[in-house]
Amino acid sequence: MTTSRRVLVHPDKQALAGSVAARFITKTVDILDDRGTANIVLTGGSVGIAVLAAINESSARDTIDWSRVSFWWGDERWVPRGHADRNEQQAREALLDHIAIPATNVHPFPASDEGLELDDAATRYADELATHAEDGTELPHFDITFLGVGPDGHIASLFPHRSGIQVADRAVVSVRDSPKPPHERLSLTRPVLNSSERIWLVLAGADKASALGLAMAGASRDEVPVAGIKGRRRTVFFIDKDAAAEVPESLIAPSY
Ligand SMILES: O=C1O[C@H](COP(=O)(O)O)[C@@H](O)[C@H](O)[C@H]1O
Repeated sequence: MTTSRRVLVHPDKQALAGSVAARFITKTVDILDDRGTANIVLTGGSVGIAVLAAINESSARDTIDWSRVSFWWGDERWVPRGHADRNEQQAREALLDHIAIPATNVHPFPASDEGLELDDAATRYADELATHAEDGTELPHFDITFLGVGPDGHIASLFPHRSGIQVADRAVVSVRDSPKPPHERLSLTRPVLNSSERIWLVLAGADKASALGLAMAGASRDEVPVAGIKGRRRTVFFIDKDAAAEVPESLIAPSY
């Protein structure tokens, strides 16, 4: 088993979304052949949602047997169900509302209008993860985890110099001090994200170049949370040329 980190550079955000969508479809078909089911962790953010829209637009979309795929989220904004800021809502509009997936396969975080306190919502999502755990573990077997990366290097809702990025004793954290609005959020913790077989980071734009360059240069996860991310089998950074500006040439895979 390899735990390699790869950086794949694409001409622009649109090319990046199309390429990741095509790769997702073929990889998920392979995972379903091998394992029978697939657990996918979704991200919010501009590129993460563009990838879902590109999957939806692909003529190969329904080569995936969606009834055997389950979706989870890496993080969520603490706003009411159906709110335009919810990562769940954006993912539904981009892809989930258009495919033949049973409602029971979709596992959104609780929403702020469900009568729960933020901490209780974190506990409830951790319980849901545990309910779908593989034998002998406390988590589902995550096959692919998508992560966007903020300009400050945050992943999911784990932000620089905040306590969430250090949490390792729980599956889910409640966040009350997000520097990016909304300030209240829920997030999987770093060890849970890193339990995924594959982590696919998707990011584009010049505003991401500095954080990515720092992460590649060995910055700490406290400074740049994305530096602390590593899938069990593979970690791939799908980026565009602008985001690649500060990544050393030697780390870029010669595929484009
Ligand atoms: O707030 C969030 O932001 C990040 C990155 O978003 P982007 O628009 O800068 O790409 C995203 O990964 C995270 O899931 C989301 O909640």
